[in-house]
This record gives sequence, C-alpha cells and structure tokens, in this order.
Amino acid sequence: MELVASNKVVGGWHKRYRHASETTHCNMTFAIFLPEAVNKGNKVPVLYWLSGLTCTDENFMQKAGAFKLANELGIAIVAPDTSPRGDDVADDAKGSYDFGLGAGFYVNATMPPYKTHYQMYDYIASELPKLVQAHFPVTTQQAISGHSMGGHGALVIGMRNAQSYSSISAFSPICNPMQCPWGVKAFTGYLGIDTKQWQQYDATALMLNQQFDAQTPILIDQGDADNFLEEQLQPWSLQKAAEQVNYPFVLNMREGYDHSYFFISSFIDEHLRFHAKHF
Ligand SMILES: N[C@@H](CCC(=O)N[C@@H](CSC=O)C(=O)NCC(=O)O)C(=O)O
Repeated sequence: MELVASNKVVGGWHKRYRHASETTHCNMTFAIFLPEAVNKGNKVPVLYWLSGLTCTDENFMQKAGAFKLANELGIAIVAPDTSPRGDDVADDAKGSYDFGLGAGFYVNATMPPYKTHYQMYDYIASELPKLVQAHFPVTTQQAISGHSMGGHGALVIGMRNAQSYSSISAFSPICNPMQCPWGVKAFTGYLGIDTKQWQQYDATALMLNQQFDAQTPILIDQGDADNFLEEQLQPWSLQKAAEQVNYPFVLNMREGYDHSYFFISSFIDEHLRFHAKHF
C-alpha cells in the first residue's frame, strides 16, 4: 500500500492510500479517518462509507463534516472509490456520468468489457475489509453507510453480509434499482438482460425474498426536495417491503432537503450515533 496523503484533523488522522487490487485488477484509492483513540494504542470499530455517482474517496471526507463526532465516538471511517479506474478500464462509450468510471454500482460485472475490472461488490465486501483489518488498528466491528448509488451499495452489501456489519444506513439511496433508469442502465450494462441476475443487487427484491440469518437494522434519511426522489430513489418501495417482512427499518423524510452533501452534513451525526449504538 502506498500512502498518498496524510492530514491531521480533530486530533485524529485523514489518510489516503493507493494499492493494487487483486479483485478489480487495477490500482484502487481509498481514504481512512482514524480517530485520536488510536494514538493511545486502542483499536476502534469501522464505518464503511460508499459514495454516489461521479464521486471518489474524497467527496465524503471533504464535505460530510463527520470527523468531530466520529472522533468523539471513536469510530474509524473508510471511504473507497466508486469504480475501478485507469487507462485500461472500460468506460461508458459516451462518457456519461451514470455508468462506467465513477459509477461501478457496487456489483460484480459479468458482461464484457466490464467484467475484468468492475468487481466492486467483492472489492467492498471482501478485499477492502481484509486490507483494513491487516493494516490499521481496528476491531472486527463494522457498519456500512452510503449515499444515492452508494446507499444502494450499503443496503445490498449490508443485507447480504449480515455477519459482517452490525448496522446499515443510507442517505437518499437508490432503493429499487431494477425499477429506475439509473439502475436499469447499470444492471443491463454490467449484468446483461437476465433480470434474475439483477435481484441479488436490488435492496427491495432482497428484502422481499430475504433468506438472511440476521436482520441488520437499517436507517434511511431522505430529503423531500430531492430532484431524484420519485424517478430514481423510491424509498417507499423498500419501506413497504420491510413492513411486509417485519424488518427493523426506519425511514426519516426530511422537509426541504435536496440530494446534496448539504443534506448529508445536516444528519450525519444521527447516523454516526446510530452505528455507535449497534457496535
Ligand atoms: N448530473 C449530476 C449527477 C451527479 C450527482 O448528483 N452525484 C451525487 C450522487 S448521485 C447518486 O449516486 C454526488 O454525490 N455528487 C458529488 C458531490 O460531491 O455532490 C452531475 O453530473 O453532477
């Protein structure tokens, strides 16, 4: 692993690392916030944050305002990139913002030319946690959260790996990607046209067909002034599914808030406290 940047913040550290990934077959960059508790030799639990379309590891770290409370609560935060990157990584032919680079959708692609590098599900669920466990003073306690496309990733990876995460949260997540334009475009491109393959990456479908050994609590915050709410995000589909199967699920609708990091920074403290309670 190569250290790319290191900055002291609120008594702890924000660091960026680059490493050769055996899962995505390219160099991946991630950021980690380490609270000051680790300076005294303590191990701390980890919150994984998955960002949305067009993001890198930097958006959350620079805009969410999470460090002060994460430091107080003694939580490390890991923010990975949103797709593989590099000269030989296939992108959308039109260079669009919602597919290809910056838009990996946290799936394991099965379609050429994407399947070589776009293995973001395995990267987030397996390779990255192992790397973090091996190189940083963290406990085995993990939680997962994210925004929009990253909220979809957090829901799917959290629900499918209940043994690995004690709680799941999301801001403005894509809740039923099989039924929205962003999801249909991504799943067709990465997974092909067999919609049976899509179900394993759709939080609402997973909720309805769930055969999980545990019910990891889910917290969602959603702004009602979000431009993407009706067409892309559809939190009510997931809420209805959760009610049907009696799953521990809270959806907070927030009046006047949009899809931006202004919204995330307004409620990130509630999410950090939610995860701290379940570690
Ligand atoms: N057309 C817009 C869309 C990009 C956008 O809104 N990205 C969001 C995530 S959307 C769902 O995954 C985001 O987090 N942007 C980065 C940020 O720092 O705000 C565009 O191209 O800008």
